[in-house]
Amino acid sequence: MLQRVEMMRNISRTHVLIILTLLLTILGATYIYSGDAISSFRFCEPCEDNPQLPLTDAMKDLKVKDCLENGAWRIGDLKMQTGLHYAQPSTQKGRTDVNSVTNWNAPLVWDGTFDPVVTDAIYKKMDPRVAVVVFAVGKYTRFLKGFLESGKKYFLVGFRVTYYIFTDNEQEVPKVELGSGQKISIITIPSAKRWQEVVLGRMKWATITIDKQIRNEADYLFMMDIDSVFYNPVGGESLSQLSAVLHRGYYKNTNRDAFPYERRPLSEAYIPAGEGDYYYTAAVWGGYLEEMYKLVKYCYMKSEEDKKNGIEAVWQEESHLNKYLLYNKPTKVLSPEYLWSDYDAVPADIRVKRISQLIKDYKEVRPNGGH
Ligand SMILES: CC(=O)N[C@H]1[C@@H](OP(=O)(O)OP(=O)(O)OC[C@H]2O[C@@H](n3ccc(=O)[nH]c3=O)[C@H](O)[C@@H]2O)O[C@H](CO)[C@H](O)[C@@H]1O
Ligand SMILES: [Mn+2]
Repeated sequence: MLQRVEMMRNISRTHVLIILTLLLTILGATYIYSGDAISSFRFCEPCEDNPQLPLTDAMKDLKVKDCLENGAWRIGDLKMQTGLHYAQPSTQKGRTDVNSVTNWNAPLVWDGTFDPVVTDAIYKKMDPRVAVVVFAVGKYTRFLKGFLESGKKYFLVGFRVTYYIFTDNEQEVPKVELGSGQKISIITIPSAKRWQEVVLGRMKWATITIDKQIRNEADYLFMMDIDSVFYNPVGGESLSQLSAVLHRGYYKNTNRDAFPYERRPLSEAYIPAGEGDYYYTAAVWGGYLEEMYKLVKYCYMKSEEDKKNGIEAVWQEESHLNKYLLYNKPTKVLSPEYLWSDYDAVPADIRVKRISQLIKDYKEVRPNGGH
């Protein structure tokens, strides 16, 4: 009897030990797993020139694969190589004629608020695959040549860039020799009778094509108007989780109640008086691929809902974009240097015209004319 009791005691002690070990293992695994998930601010950096992290080729492959499988390219540690020469940054001197930070503490990017030597070095190290989605439907194919040729010269030079050209006329896509790491991918879409259809259709086709193709090929996405040209460098300083550009028409002295937001409550894009930060353009916006996917799909879904209710937002996807960005703040706001217009003279605070809308004859170029 005593022996049995002793045995039972031994068994239960062994059991307790086993259960405890199991529990500890599970706890440990959960901790490591969640630690990994939380540290999603790591990114797929090429580590070959980082002396602290000697990686074999096999390890490098593993790391990149792991990152891609999580769809998790992120702007991570702001690492820079040793030996880079650039002007010493100051805590006292900088732009004083403009505000370079938003009231939610995000950078407001103007020439003179960053050193491109530093920003490019940092962001090139992260080596994102950048997708640029542009539409050239109907007569808008005429803008492709200037856009691509100037992009080659000024847009994210030294980065991996693929231009996704959505068009109804593949024959009209010019053969432009791009730089190393720069590619073109053509996606055929139907023609349209109304320009509004093309403009809003961008949200639908981008959503579908990200799902089908782009998600596997890119980490970062820009949406841009094709009637644009690059005049000066746009580099790593423009990249963030979600970057939006101030519309040149309303950036300086416009009261928020005078922003051309959608003001009819029936529309999903409705923003009431008394609310608003800035008015952003829909002609240049960018961010992490998945962030942009969320936003592009949001604009698509919201415009479909509007359609059901027999309404179209006053500035189409731009209205939905502005609503989203009011409640989901962008992590970088780019000054109108990133989308000026050849229609307008350049004021003193726009020291560099980086991207600009071309002058066009709206009536002539659009399928249903006019504004
Ligand atoms: C500077 C600015 O804020 N731009 C916005 C303004 O553009 P815009 O008045 O500059 O409109 P737009 O004529 O450039 O149309 C926008 C884009 O749609 C494409 N397209 C349009 C028509 C067509 O027949 N074929 C074609 O391919 C093309 O890529 C074009 O660049 O208003 C539009 C909606 O009303 C969009 O919100 C634009 O982003
Ligand atoms: Mn345009």
